[in-house]
Amino acid sequence: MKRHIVMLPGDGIGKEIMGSAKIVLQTIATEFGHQFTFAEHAIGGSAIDQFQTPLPDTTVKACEEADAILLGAVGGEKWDSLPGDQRPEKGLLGIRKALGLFANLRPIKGFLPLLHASPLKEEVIKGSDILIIRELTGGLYFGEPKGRIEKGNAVVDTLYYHRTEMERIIDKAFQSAQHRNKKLTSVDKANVLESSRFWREIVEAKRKEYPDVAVEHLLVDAAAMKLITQPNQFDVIVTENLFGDILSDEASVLTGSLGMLPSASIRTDGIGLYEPVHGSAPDIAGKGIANPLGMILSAALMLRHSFDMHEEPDEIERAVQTSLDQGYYTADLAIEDGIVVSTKEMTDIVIGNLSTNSVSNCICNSYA
Ligand SMILES: NC(=O)C1=CN([C@@H]2O[C@H](COP(=O)(O)OP(=O)(O)OC[C@H]3O[C@@H](n4cnc5c(N)ncnc54)[C@H](O)[C@@H]3O)[C@@H](O)[C@H]2O)C=CC1
Ligand SMILES: CC(C)CC(=O)C(=O)O
Ligand SMILES: [Mg+2]
Repeated sequence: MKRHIVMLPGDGIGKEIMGSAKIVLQTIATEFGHQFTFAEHAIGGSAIDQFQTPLPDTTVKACEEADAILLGAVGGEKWDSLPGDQRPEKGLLGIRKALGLFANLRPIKGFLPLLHASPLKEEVIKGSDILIIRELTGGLYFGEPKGRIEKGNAVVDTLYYHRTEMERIIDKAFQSAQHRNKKLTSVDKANVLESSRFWREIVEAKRKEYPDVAVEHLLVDAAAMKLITQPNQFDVIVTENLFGDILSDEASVLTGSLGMLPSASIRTDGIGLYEPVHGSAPDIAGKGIANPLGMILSAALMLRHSFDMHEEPDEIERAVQTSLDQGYYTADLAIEDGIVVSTKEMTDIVIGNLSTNSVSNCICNSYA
Protein backbone atom coordinates (compact mmCIF):
# COMPACT_ATOMS: atom_id res chain seq x y z
CA MET A 1 0.00 0.00 0.00
CA LYS A 2 1.31 3.49 -0.91
CA ARG A 3 0.48 6.26 1.54
CA HIS A 4 1.68 9.81 2.07
CA ILE A 5 1.97 11.02 5.66
CA VAL A 6 2.45 14.64 6.69
CA MET A 7 4.30 15.10 9.97
CA LEU A 8 3.77 18.23 12.08
CA PRO A 9 6.28 17.92 14.95
CA GLY A 10 5.47 21.33 16.44
CA ASP A 11 7.28 22.41 19.58
CA GLY A 12 9.00 21.12 22.72
CA ILE A 13 8.78 17.34 23.07
CA GLY A 14 6.63 17.23 19.93
CA LYS A 15 9.88 17.45 17.96
CA GLU A 16 11.50 14.72 20.08
CA ILE A 17 8.74 12.11 19.78
CA MET A 18 7.83 12.56 16.10
CA GLY A 19 10.98 10.71 15.04
CA SER A 20 9.86 7.75 17.17
CA ALA A 21 6.58 7.44 15.25
CA LYS A 22 8.38 7.80 11.92
CA ILE A 23 10.90 5.05 12.54
CA VAL A 24 8.20 2.71 13.85
CA LEU A 25 6.15 3.34 10.69
CA GLN A 26 9.20 2.82 8.48
CA THR A 27 9.86 -0.49 10.19
CA ILE A 28 6.24 -1.55 9.71
CA ALA A 29 6.37 -0.48 6.04
CA THR A 30 9.46 -2.61 5.41
CA GLU A 31 8.01 -5.61 7.19
CA PHE A 32 4.60 -5.51 5.48
CA GLY A 33 5.73 -4.27 2.07
CA HIS A 34 4.08 -0.84 2.21
CA GLN A 35 5.43 2.38 0.76
CA PHE A 36 5.03 5.25 3.22
CA THR A 37 6.36 8.64 2.20
CA PHE A 38 6.82 11.42 4.77
CA ALA A 39 6.91 15.20 4.55
CA GLU A 40 7.52 17.49 7.51
CA HIS A 41 5.72 20.84 7.85
CA ALA A 42 5.73 23.64 10.38
CA ILE A 43 3.00 24.38 12.93
CA GLY A 44 2.78 26.20 16.26
CA GLY A 45 5.66 28.13 17.76
CA SER A 46 8.24 26.84 15.31
CA ALA A 47 6.02 28.05 12.44
CA ILE A 48 5.75 31.45 14.11
CA ASP A 49 9.55 31.62 14.27
CA GLN A 50 9.95 30.58 10.63
CA PHE A 51 6.88 32.04 8.92
CA GLN A 52 5.39 34.55 11.41
CA THR A 53 2.17 32.54 11.64
CA PRO A 54 1.26 29.43 13.67
CA LEU A 55 -0.40 27.82 10.65
CA PRO A 56 1.23 28.59 7.28
CA ASP A 57 -0.88 28.07 4.14
CA THR A 58 1.73 25.59 2.90
CA THR A 59 1.07 23.43 5.96
CA VAL A 60 -2.71 23.47 5.42
CA LYS A 61 -2.26 22.59 1.73
CA ALA A 62 0.14 19.74 2.52
CA CYS A 63 -2.29 18.36 5.10
CA GLU A 64 -5.20 18.58 2.64
CA GLU A 65 -3.23 16.53 0.15
CA ALA A 66 -1.98 13.92 2.64
CA ASP A 67 -3.47 10.51 3.31
CA ALA A 68 -3.03 11.15 7.03
CA ILE A 69 -1.30 13.53 9.41
CA LEU A 70 0.75 13.03 12.56
CA LEU A 71 1.08 15.88 15.04
CA GLY A 72 3.48 16.13 18.00
CA ALA A 73 2.45 19.09 20.17
CA VAL A 74 2.54 22.86 20.07
CA GLY A 75 3.20 25.65 22.55
CA GLY A 76 5.81 26.96 24.92
CA GLU A 77 6.73 29.85 27.16
CA LYS A 78 8.53 31.65 24.36
CA TRP A 79 5.19 32.41 22.68
CA ASP A 80 2.96 32.73 25.78
CA SER A 81 2.76 36.52 25.68
CA LEU A 82 1.44 36.66 22.10
CA PRO A 83 -2.21 37.66 21.53
CA GLY A 84 -4.62 34.71 21.48
CA ASP A 85 -5.06 34.56 17.73
CA GLN A 86 -1.29 34.48 17.13
CA ARG A 87 -0.35 31.83 19.67
CA PRO A 88 0.99 28.36 18.73
CA GLU A 89 -2.23 26.74 19.98
CA LYS A 90 -4.14 28.69 17.33
CA GLY A 91 -2.23 26.65 14.73
CA LEU A 92 -3.54 23.40 16.16
CA LEU A 93 -7.10 24.68 16.50
CA GLY A 94 -6.81 26.04 12.96
CA ILE A 95 -5.71 22.80 11.33
CA ARG A 96 -8.44 20.83 13.12
CA LYS A 97 -11.01 23.34 11.87
CA ALA A 98 -9.57 23.63 8.35
CA LEU A 99 -9.70 19.86 7.88
CA GLY A 100 -13.10 19.45 9.56
CA LEU A 101 -11.76 16.98 12.14
CA PHE A 102 -14.77 17.10 14.40
CA ALA A 103 -14.31 13.86 16.34
CA ASN A 104 -11.43 13.31 18.74
CA LEU A 105 -11.19 9.72 19.93
CA ARG A 106 -9.18 9.26 23.10
CA PRO A 107 -8.90 5.61 24.16
CA ILE A 108 -7.88 5.12 27.77
CA LYS A 109 -6.81 1.60 28.52
CA GLY A 110 -3.98 0.81 30.85
CA PHE A 111 -1.22 -1.68 30.16
CA LEU A 112 -0.97 -4.34 32.88
CA PRO A 113 2.65 -3.58 33.86
CA LEU A 114 1.66 0.04 34.47
CA LEU A 115 -1.04 -0.66 37.04
CA HIS A 116 1.51 0.31 39.72
CA ALA A 117 2.42 3.51 37.88
CA SER A 118 -0.94 5.08 38.69
CA PRO A 119 -1.40 6.84 42.03
CA LEU A 120 -4.89 5.29 42.06
CA LYS A 121 -5.54 1.94 43.74
CA GLU A 122 -4.85 -1.05 41.50
CA GLU A 123 -8.21 -2.64 42.29
CA VAL A 124 -9.98 0.56 41.22
CA ILE A 125 -8.33 0.90 37.81
CA LYS A 126 -7.82 -2.74 36.83
CA GLY A 127 -9.91 -3.65 33.79
CA SER A 128 -10.91 -0.10 32.95
CA ASP A 129 -11.31 0.50 29.22
CA ILE A 130 -12.78 3.85 28.23
CA LEU A 131 -13.16 5.69 24.96
CA ILE A 132 -13.62 9.44 25.38
CA ILE A 133 -15.16 11.02 22.29
CA ARG A 134 -14.58 14.74 22.38
CA GLU A 135 -16.20 17.22 19.99
CA LEU A 136 -13.21 18.99 18.46
CA THR A 137 -14.18 21.87 16.17
CA GLY A 138 -16.85 23.76 18.08
CA GLY A 139 -17.67 25.11 21.51
CA LEU A 140 -15.75 27.62 23.57
CA TYR A 141 -12.45 27.18 21.73
CA PHE A 142 -13.97 28.50 18.51
CA GLY A 143 -17.02 30.66 19.32
CA GLU A 144 -17.05 34.34 18.35
CA PRO A 145 -16.89 36.93 19.75
CA LYS A 146 -13.95 36.31 22.04
CA GLY A 147 -11.37 38.57 23.57
CA ARG A 148 -10.98 41.69 25.69
CA ILE A 149 -13.80 44.22 25.53
CA GLU A 150 -14.80 47.42 27.32
CA LYS A 151 -11.36 48.97 26.92
CA GLY A 152 -9.72 45.88 28.35
CA ASN A 153 -11.82 45.82 31.52
CA ALA A 154 -13.95 42.84 30.58
CA VAL A 155 -13.56 39.66 28.60
CA VAL A 156 -15.74 37.35 26.56
CA ASP A 157 -15.49 33.78 25.27
CA THR A 158 -18.47 32.45 23.35
CA LEU A 159 -19.85 28.92 23.46
CA TYR A 160 -21.61 28.24 20.17
CA TYR A 161 -22.81 24.91 18.77
CA HIS A 162 -25.08 24.29 15.83
CA ARG A 163 -27.46 21.35 16.11
CA THR A 164 -25.66 19.54 13.26
CA GLU A 165 -22.32 19.80 15.07
CA MET A 166 -23.84 18.11 18.10
CA GLU A 167 -25.71 15.50 16.08
CA ARG A 168 -22.67 14.24 14.16
CA ILE A 169 -20.49 13.76 17.24
CA ILE A 170 -23.32 12.13 19.18
CA ASP A 171 -23.99 9.79 16.22
CA LYS A 172 -20.28 8.90 16.14
CA ALA A 173 -20.40 8.12 19.86
CA PHE A 174 -23.47 5.88 19.57
CA GLN A 175 -21.85 4.02 16.68
CA SER A 176 -18.63 3.54 18.63
CA ALA A 177 -20.61 2.26 21.62
CA GLN A 178 -22.34 -0.26 19.34
CA HIS A 179 -18.90 -1.68 18.46
CA ARG A 180 -17.81 -1.81 22.09
CA ASN A 181 -19.82 -2.55 25.25
CA LYS A 182 -22.97 -0.69 24.21
CA LYS A 183 -22.89 1.84 26.99
CA LEU A 184 -22.78 5.58 26.37
CA THR A 185 -22.23 8.22 29.02
CA SER A 186 -23.05 11.71 27.86
CA VAL A 187 -21.33 14.38 29.93
CA ASP A 188 -22.65 17.93 30.18
CA LYS A 189 -23.53 20.70 32.62
CA ALA A 190 -27.26 20.72 31.93
CA ASN A 191 -28.10 22.08 35.37
CA VAL A 192 -26.50 25.38 34.36
CA LEU A 193 -25.76 25.69 30.64
CA GLU A 194 -28.35 26.09 27.89
CA SER A 195 -25.92 24.49 25.42
CA SER A 196 -25.83 21.42 27.67
CA ARG A 197 -29.63 21.22 27.82
CA PHE A 198 -29.69 21.34 24.01
CA TRP A 199 -26.97 18.63 23.92
CA ARG A 200 -29.01 16.43 26.28
CA GLU A 201 -32.15 16.83 24.13
CA ILE A 202 -30.20 15.68 21.09
CA VAL A 203 -28.78 12.66 22.92
CA GLU A 204 -32.33 11.76 24.02
CA ALA A 205 -33.64 12.10 20.45
CA LYS A 206 -30.74 10.08 19.02
CA ARG A 207 -31.02 7.20 21.47
CA LYS A 208 -34.18 6.04 19.68
CA GLU A 209 -32.00 5.32 16.63
CA TYR A 210 -29.64 3.16 18.72
CA PRO A 211 -31.93 1.09 20.97
CA ASP A 212 -29.17 -1.42 21.72
CA VAL A 213 -27.05 1.23 23.48
CA ALA A 214 -27.68 2.05 27.16
CA VAL A 215 -27.44 5.78 27.81
CA GLU A 216 -26.70 7.70 30.97
CA HIS A 217 -26.28 11.44 31.49
CA LEU A 218 -23.71 12.74 33.94
CA LEU A 219 -22.95 16.29 34.97
CA VAL A 220 -19.32 17.07 34.29
CA ASP A 221 -18.35 17.72 37.89
CA ALA A 222 -19.65 14.33 39.01
CA ALA A 223 -18.15 12.71 35.90
CA ALA A 224 -14.72 14.04 36.88
CA MET A 225 -15.05 12.40 40.27
CA LYS A 226 -16.42 9.06 38.97
CA LEU A 227 -13.74 8.81 36.30
CA ILE A 228 -11.11 8.14 38.93
CA THR A 229 -13.24 6.49 41.63
CA GLN A 230 -15.28 4.11 39.44
CA PRO A 231 -13.55 4.04 36.03
CA ASN A 232 -14.88 0.54 35.34
CA GLN A 233 -18.41 1.87 35.04
CA PHE A 234 -17.56 3.68 31.79
CA ASP A 235 -17.47 2.43 28.22
CA VAL A 236 -17.87 5.34 25.76
CA ILE A 237 -18.01 8.92 27.04
CA VAL A 238 -19.18 11.65 24.70
CA THR A 239 -18.85 15.31 25.51
CA GLU A 240 -18.20 18.76 24.09
CA ASN A 241 -14.80 20.25 23.38
CA LEU A 242 -13.72 21.84 26.67
CA PHE A 243 -15.08 19.10 28.95
CA GLY A 244 -13.46 16.42 26.77
CA ASP A 245 -10.12 18.20 26.86
CA ILE A 246 -10.09 18.33 30.65
CA LEU A 247 -11.58 14.89 31.37
CA SER A 248 -9.14 13.10 29.08
CA ASP A 249 -6.07 14.56 30.82
CA GLU A 250 -7.64 13.48 34.10
CA ALA A 251 -8.33 10.00 32.74
CA SER A 252 -4.67 9.61 31.77
CA VAL A 253 -3.98 9.05 35.47
CA LEU A 254 -5.59 5.61 35.03
CA THR A 255 -2.80 4.63 32.64
CA GLY A 256 0.09 5.89 34.74
CA SER A 257 1.06 8.90 32.62
CA LEU A 258 -0.29 11.51 30.26
CA GLY A 259 2.57 10.44 27.99
CA MET A 260 0.80 7.12 27.33
CA LEU A 261 -2.37 8.44 25.69
CA PRO A 262 -2.86 8.47 21.90
CA SER A 263 -5.68 10.14 20.04
CA ALA A 264 -7.31 10.24 16.63
CA SER A 265 -8.87 13.45 15.31
CA ILE A 266 -11.07 12.34 12.45
CA ARG A 267 -13.94 13.17 10.12
CA THR A 268 -16.23 10.80 8.27
CA ASP A 269 -14.13 10.06 5.14
CA GLY A 270 -11.16 8.42 6.88
CA ILE A 271 -8.84 11.43 6.73
CA GLY A 272 -7.40 12.01 10.16
CA LEU A 273 -4.81 13.76 12.27
CA TYR A 274 -3.21 11.61 14.93
CA GLU A 275 -1.76 13.22 18.02
CA PRO A 276 -0.86 12.27 21.55
CA VAL A 277 -3.16 13.79 24.16
CA HIS A 278 -0.37 15.66 25.94
CA GLY A 279 1.20 19.03 25.15
CA SER A 280 4.73 20.18 24.43
CA ALA A 281 5.89 19.57 28.05
CA PRO A 282 8.30 22.51 28.35
CA ASP A 283 9.42 21.25 31.76
CA ILE A 284 11.16 18.24 30.19
CA ALA A 285 11.72 19.42 26.61
CA GLY A 286 15.28 19.09 25.34
CA LYS A 287 16.22 16.45 27.93
CA GLY A 288 15.57 13.41 25.73
CA ILE A 289 13.38 11.80 28.39
CA ALA A 290 9.86 12.28 26.97
CA ASN A 291 7.66 9.22 26.78
CA PRO A 292 7.22 8.45 23.06
CA LEU A 293 4.51 5.80 23.55
CA GLY A 294 1.47 8.11 23.21
CA MET A 295 2.92 9.26 19.88
CA ILE A 296 3.75 5.72 18.72
CA LEU A 297 0.27 4.51 19.70
CA SER A 298 -1.19 7.47 17.77
CA ALA A 299 0.64 6.18 14.68
CA ALA A 300 -1.02 2.80 15.28
CA LEU A 301 -4.42 4.52 15.41
CA MET A 302 -3.55 6.17 12.08
CA LEU A 303 -2.91 2.81 10.43
CA ARG A 304 -6.20 1.45 11.77
CA HIS A 305 -8.50 4.42 11.13
CA SER A 306 -7.07 6.10 8.04
CA PHE A 307 -5.41 3.17 6.24
CA ASP A 308 -7.87 0.46 7.33
CA MET A 309 -5.01 -1.81 8.41
CA HIS A 310 -5.39 -4.41 11.14
CA GLU A 311 -2.28 -6.55 11.60
CA GLU A 312 0.08 -3.60 11.44
CA PRO A 313 -1.44 -1.51 14.27
CA ASP A 314 -1.97 -4.66 16.33
CA GLU A 315 1.71 -5.35 15.95
CA ILE A 316 2.72 -1.87 17.12
CA GLU A 317 0.47 -2.15 20.17
CA ARG A 318 1.87 -5.59 20.98
CA ALA A 319 5.43 -4.26 20.67
CA VAL A 320 4.60 -1.50 23.16
CA GLN A 321 3.05 -4.09 25.47
CA THR A 322 6.12 -6.33 25.21
CA SER A 323 8.50 -3.45 25.89
CA LEU A 324 6.62 -2.62 29.09
CA ASP A 325 6.43 -6.31 30.04
CA GLN A 326 10.23 -6.38 29.75
CA GLY A 327 10.39 -3.70 32.45
CA TYR A 328 11.37 -0.63 30.40
CA TYR A 329 9.81 2.71 31.34
CA THR A 330 10.41 6.37 30.69
CA ALA A 331 10.88 8.65 33.70
CA ASP A 332 7.26 9.86 33.81
CA LEU A 333 6.12 6.38 34.83
CA ALA A 334 6.87 5.99 38.51
CA ILE A 335 7.72 2.30 38.53
CA GLU A 336 9.94 1.12 41.37
CA ASP A 337 11.51 -1.94 39.76
CA GLY A 338 11.61 -0.65 36.20
CA ILE A 339 14.58 0.15 34.01
CA VAL A 340 14.36 3.86 33.21
CA VAL A 341 15.17 4.61 29.57
CA SER A 342 15.34 7.69 27.36
CA THR A 343 13.01 8.58 24.48
CA LYS A 344 15.44 7.11 21.98
CA GLU A 345 16.07 3.95 23.99
CA MET A 346 12.35 3.34 24.43
CA THR A 347 11.84 3.79 20.70
CA ASP A 348 14.65 1.34 19.91
CA ILE A 349 13.18 -1.19 22.35
CA VAL A 350 9.75 -0.96 20.69
CA ILE A 351 11.35 -1.36 17.25
CA GLY A 352 13.25 -4.38 18.51
CA ASN A 353 9.98 -5.89 19.67
CA LEU A 354 8.13 -5.37 16.39
CA SER A 355 7.40 -8.72 14.74
CA THR A 356 8.88 -10.67 17.65
CA ASN A 357 5.84 -10.49 19.85
CA SER A 358 3.59 -12.91 21.58
CA VAL A 359 -0.09 -11.99 21.66
CA SER A 360 -0.44 -12.11 25.44
CA ASN A 361 -2.07 -9.19 27.25
CA CYS A 362 -2.79 -7.41 24.00
CA ILE A 363 -4.59 -4.08 24.29
CA CYS A 364 -5.61 -4.18 20.67
CA ASN A 365 -8.94 -3.86 18.93
CA SER A 366 -10.83 -1.83 21.48
CA TYR A 367 -10.31 1.56 19.89
CA ALA A 368 -13.51 1.54 17.84
N1 LIG B 1 -1.96 19.01 21.58
C1 LIG B 1 -1.16 20.01 21.91
O1 LIG B 1 -0.37 20.48 21.13
C2 LIG B 1 -1.24 20.55 23.28
C3 LIG B 1 -0.48 21.63 23.60
N2 LIG B 1 -0.45 22.09 24.87
C4 LIG B 1 0.52 23.17 25.13
O2 LIG B 1 1.68 22.58 25.72
C5 LIG B 1 2.31 23.53 26.59
C6 LIG B 1 2.54 22.92 27.94
O3 LIG B 1 1.30 22.66 28.57
P1 LIG B 1 1.17 21.84 29.92
O4 LIG B 1 -0.01 22.36 30.61
O5 LIG B 1 2.47 21.79 30.62
O6 LIG B 1 0.74 20.35 29.46
P2 LIG B 1 1.64 19.16 28.95
O7 LIG B 1 0.70 18.09 28.51
O8 LIG B 1 2.63 19.62 27.97
O9 LIG B 1 2.43 18.64 30.25
C7 LIG B 1 1.78 18.32 31.47
C8 LIG B 1 2.73 17.46 32.33
O10 LIG B 1 2.81 16.15 31.75
C9 LIG B 1 4.15 15.83 31.42
N3 LIG B 1 4.15 15.15 30.12
C10 LIG B 1 3.37 15.43 29.07
N4 LIG B 1 3.66 14.64 28.04
C11 LIG B 1 4.68 13.84 28.44
C12 LIG B 1 5.43 12.81 27.82
N5 LIG B 1 5.19 12.41 26.55
N6 LIG B 1 6.41 12.21 28.53
C13 LIG B 1 6.65 12.57 29.79
N7 LIG B 1 5.97 13.51 30.45
C14 LIG B 1 4.99 14.16 29.77
C15 LIG B 1 4.89 17.17 31.36
O11 LIG B 1 6.26 17.01 31.61
C16 LIG B 1 4.14 18.00 32.39
O12 LIG B 1 4.67 17.78 33.67
C17 LIG B 1 1.36 24.75 26.62
O13 LIG B 1 1.90 25.70 25.73
C18 LIG B 1 0.04 24.22 26.10
O14 LIG B 1 -0.75 25.16 25.48
C19 LIG B 1 -1.14 21.50 25.88
C20 LIG B 1 -1.92 20.41 25.61
C21 LIG B 1 -2.06 19.87 24.29
C1 LIG C 1 -4.67 23.83 22.05
C2 LIG C 1 -5.38 22.93 23.03
C3 LIG C 1 -6.84 22.91 22.79
C4 LIG C 1 -4.78 21.60 22.95
C5 LIG C 1 -5.28 20.62 23.95
O1 LIG C 1 -5.15 20.76 25.13
C6 LIG C 1 -5.90 19.42 23.46
O2 LIG C 1 -6.35 19.35 22.33
O3 LIG C 1 -5.97 18.46 24.24
MG1 LIG D 1 -5.62 18.98 26.24
